[in-house]
Amino acid sequence: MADHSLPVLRWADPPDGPMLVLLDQRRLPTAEVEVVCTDVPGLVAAIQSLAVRGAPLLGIAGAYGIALAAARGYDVGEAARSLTAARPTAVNLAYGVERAVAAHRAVGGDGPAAAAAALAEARALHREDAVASDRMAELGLELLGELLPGGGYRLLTHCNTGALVSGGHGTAFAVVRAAHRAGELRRLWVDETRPLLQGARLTAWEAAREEMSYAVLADAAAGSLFAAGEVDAVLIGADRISADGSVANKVGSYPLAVLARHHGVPFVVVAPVSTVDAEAADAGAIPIEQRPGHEVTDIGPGVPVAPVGAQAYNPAFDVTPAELVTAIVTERGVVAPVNGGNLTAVCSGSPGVGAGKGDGMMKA
Ligand SMILES: CSC[C@H]1O[C@H](OP(=O)(O)O)[C@H](O)[C@@H]1O
Repeated sequence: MADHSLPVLRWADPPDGPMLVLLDQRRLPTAEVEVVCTDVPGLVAAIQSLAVRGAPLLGIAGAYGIALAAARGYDVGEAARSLTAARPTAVNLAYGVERAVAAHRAVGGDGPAAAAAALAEARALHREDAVASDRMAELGLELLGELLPGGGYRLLTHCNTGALVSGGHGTAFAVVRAAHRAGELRRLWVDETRPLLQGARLTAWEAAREEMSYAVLADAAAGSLFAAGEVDAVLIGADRISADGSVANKVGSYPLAVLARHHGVPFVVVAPVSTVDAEAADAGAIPIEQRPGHEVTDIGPGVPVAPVGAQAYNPAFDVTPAELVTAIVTERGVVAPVNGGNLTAVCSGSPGVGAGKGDGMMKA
């Protein structure tokens, strides 16, 4: 079971100046090629085009973007503004940018020491995300054991939440991977995830590399799988979670939550605490990215599937209300907001959190 042949994201510092090198996720699964970013506009373009994507990795890329700006003498404040604005929904992006800016500002000035501090913070965030991914995999696998005591899981995922979105093995897919490596994954159902097909292109690619038993399905086919009793649990990632436990994730997640509730199937969200936005009280406070209509009307450059000039509705994300979420798995614990779980307490690492299921905590 091979890991990726190319790193998802790496910092390079050749004689002609530092750069951020990204595995171009737009080209997968047919080609493994890299995109080199030597300035912030180039990184912003890579983020906006989803050459680099996925909430936790956007945070890591944003932090390295500040390090790149500082190392190349660009205005760090301007870099922070343009990086944060590149994609509005994944709160991790702003989180990563702010971490690197704070490290840079703590040193003061715009010299090499401040640039080095920003780079060190980006590297720390990169490492932390790998650790968080492993912990979420552990907690998520334990949770599946409690929710599905018979083992042999048939899991459904949406979009892509593996190593391509992380400093480690990902979020929800890291739990799937742990189940697979524990011999407990009977089947992985992979929603293709229209319109950009992160499931069919990326999750299937990662599942194949892990030698999982998997099948890709049209998003619209998920309902018949639930009806046939073929889904034991849904596992998804998140791009922003509000304080009340509402979950913004790739468009198509909310219908899965409704199907899961109707069919009595656990709907589990896996996300690091950097995805929780304590300042967003509820779903209404989560900005939803609206993307270009051609992503819906064309299946590729110059390949329309709708009449030329057709209008399109293309929100990149939707929001699942907390009452439809069975549990949120973070690296600091598993929370059930629907049972009164205190999400912000878990994120702040408040003492006593996890004392028991009575406070909505399922495990810590
Ligand atoms: C767990 S982060 C992955 C998360 O990000 C994806 O969005 P995008 O591909 O547009 O970056 C999707 O919402 C995934 O759940």
